[in-house]
Amino acid sequence: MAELLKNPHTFEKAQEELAQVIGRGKLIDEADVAKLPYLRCIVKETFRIHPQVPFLIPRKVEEDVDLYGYTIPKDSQVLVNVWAIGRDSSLWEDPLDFKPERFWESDIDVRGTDFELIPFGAGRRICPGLPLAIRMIPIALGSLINTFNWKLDGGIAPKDLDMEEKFGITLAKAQPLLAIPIPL
Ligand code: HEM
Repeated sequence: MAELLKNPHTFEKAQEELAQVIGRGKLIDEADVAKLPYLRCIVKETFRIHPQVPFLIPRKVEEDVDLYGYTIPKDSQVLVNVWAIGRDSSLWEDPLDFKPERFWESDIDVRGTDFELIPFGAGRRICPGLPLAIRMIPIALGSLINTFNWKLDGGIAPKDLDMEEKFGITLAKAQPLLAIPIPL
């Protein structure tokens, strides 16, 4: 929601898609999500730029491991910095821009096979909540977009919205988003 309120053209594009596909003012159900590609691109773009578990879950190495010419010694703690991967300019064009369109023509997915985008981790300890999360997030977000207009509290201009992040096991906005719903 913060990125959408900071980038009103993206919000409007999402509203337009929803109006065309399911009709303004309606809540979304699971079957609608497949018909809402732009909404799905917004969710992916959010996973890229604000991964909710920015270093995955810390892992400990049980024995020396050779990985691409590097040795990771036994007992090291390993953090995978997916936050930095999502902002790596050798992988993403204009990595700091919120541009859902980058996923239009792309097969990159969040299910743990495309290592440039692994917000749920990958492999045998991949997040078991992934199937639930990727169903629920577009439903919740799309319903908020389709049933209200939104404005920032305190008359803040979209470009001035503070997007600073607070790091922990999960990633949060440093300043909570204050947004006012306006009935359609
Ligand atoms: C946006 C939503 C979510 C994100 C981005 C997310 C992300 C993650 C990540 C990155 C990991 C660590 C994977 C690794 O280290 O390789 C993880 C683990 C886990 N997640 Fe999620 N998660 C989400 C939602 C959920 C939900 C909805 C549930 C439960 C209903 C859940 C349950 C778990 C559990 C139990 C683990 C530990 C798995 C293990 O270590 O075997 N997550 N999640």
